[in-house]
Parts: sequence; C-alpha cells; structure tokens
Amino acid sequence: MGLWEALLNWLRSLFFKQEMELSLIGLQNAGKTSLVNVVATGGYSEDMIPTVGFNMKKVTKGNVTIKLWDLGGQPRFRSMWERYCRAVSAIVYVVDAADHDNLSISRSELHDLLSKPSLSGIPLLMLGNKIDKPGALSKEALTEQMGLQSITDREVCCYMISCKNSTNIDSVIDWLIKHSKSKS
Ligand SMILES: Nc1nc2c(ncn2[C@@H]2O[C@H](COP(=O)(O)OP(=O)(O)OP(=O)(O)O)[C@@H](O)[C@H]2O)c(=O)[nH]1
Ligand SMILES: [Mg+2]
Repeated sequence: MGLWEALLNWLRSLFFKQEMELSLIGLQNAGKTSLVNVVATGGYSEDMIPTVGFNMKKVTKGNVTIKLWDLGGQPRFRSMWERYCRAVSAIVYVVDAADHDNLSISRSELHDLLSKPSLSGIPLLMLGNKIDKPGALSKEALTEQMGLQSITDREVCCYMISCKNSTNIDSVIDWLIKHSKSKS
C-alpha cells in the first residue's frame, strides 16, 4: 500500500467510524452468548454458563464498533428485555431451531416484546441457531412457526446459523454492518 493510499484509509477511518448498539434476545440455551463469542473471537464452547442478568461487549468489525447487550433468557430475566431494546439499532432474536418443544414459548415471548410501543419500528434479525443438529427446522418452517409473516411494522430478516460450525456468521456480520449506517 502506498503512503498516499494509507493516508486516505486513515482519514476514511476517522470520518466514517460508525457505532451501533444491538440487543441479543431469546430463550435460555438458544445460543446468544455463544453468538457473541463467535462474532467477537471465533471461539465456541459446549461448556457455557447461563447468563445472569446481562453482559455488554464491544466488538469492532472494520469501521464499525458494535455494542452488544447479551441478555439472560431465563424466565426471571425476560421482564428486562424491553428496557435493553429501547435504544438499539436492531433486535437480534436467537432461537434454538432444533428445540421444537420451546418454539411456541419463544414465539409468544417475541410477539410480546415487539408489541411494546417503545420498540416500534426497530428492525428484527431472527436467527435460527444450531442448524448443525439433526432435526433443526428449515428457514421456511422457522419463519412460519415464529409467525414472522405477521410482523409488518418493521424490517424483518431471518438467517439460519450454527455457532458451533460458524455457519452463516459472515452473513450476520454483513447484515449488522449494513444496519449501522443509519446510526453513524
Ligand atoms: N449444537 C450446537 N450447540 C450450540 C450452538 N450454539 C450454542 N450451543 C450450545 O447451547 C448451549 C447454550 O448456549 P448459550 O450461548 O449459553 O445460550 P444463551 O442463549 O446465552 O443462554 P442464556 O444465557 O441462559 O440465556 C451451550 O451448551 C452451547 O454450547 C450451535 O450452533 N450448535
Ligand atoms: Mg447467555
């Protein structure tokens, strides 16, 4: 890289630095903290401790600094989800796509959350995680079971991912970077 080009890149990084804030929501065991780890460091572990309350992590991707609120998914923490979603650029809702028993709870928690007036219009990124597991739902089935078609008051996008195998994590990061633009 020439000196001139390096200088231009440096100037660009000064002026186009972007920040965004996201909340990771979903039932316990969905894989929210695993996603944070995969996005931040690429690391994955089977041995995870359930999140108590919340954790905040800042991750930098290119010029974008992403502030991630990783919330606990156990029932006792769900009442604070709304508070942590108010100021965010996008809500990332993680579902264990292989856990058929908990899908209807996950669906009703999602629709409950999105019905809050304070969160109207905030884009939703739905992630069907654990597609490495046998019996994981397809994207079409997850879209249907989570009732995504009925959400018409905001942008909705859905990806099927595996934190374990790093499947589609690039698409997730690209989506996030695109959505940081509006908050620059
Ligand atoms: N097979 C498989 N297991 C996964 C995947 N992602 C996460 N897990 C496992 O799922 C379990 C729960 O993951 P966590 O990331 O702690 O889930 P969480 O959503 O943060 O849970 P809470 O903090 O309690 O809300 C861990 O044992 C992970 O190893 C995946 O893509 N595939
Ligand atoms: Mg967690």
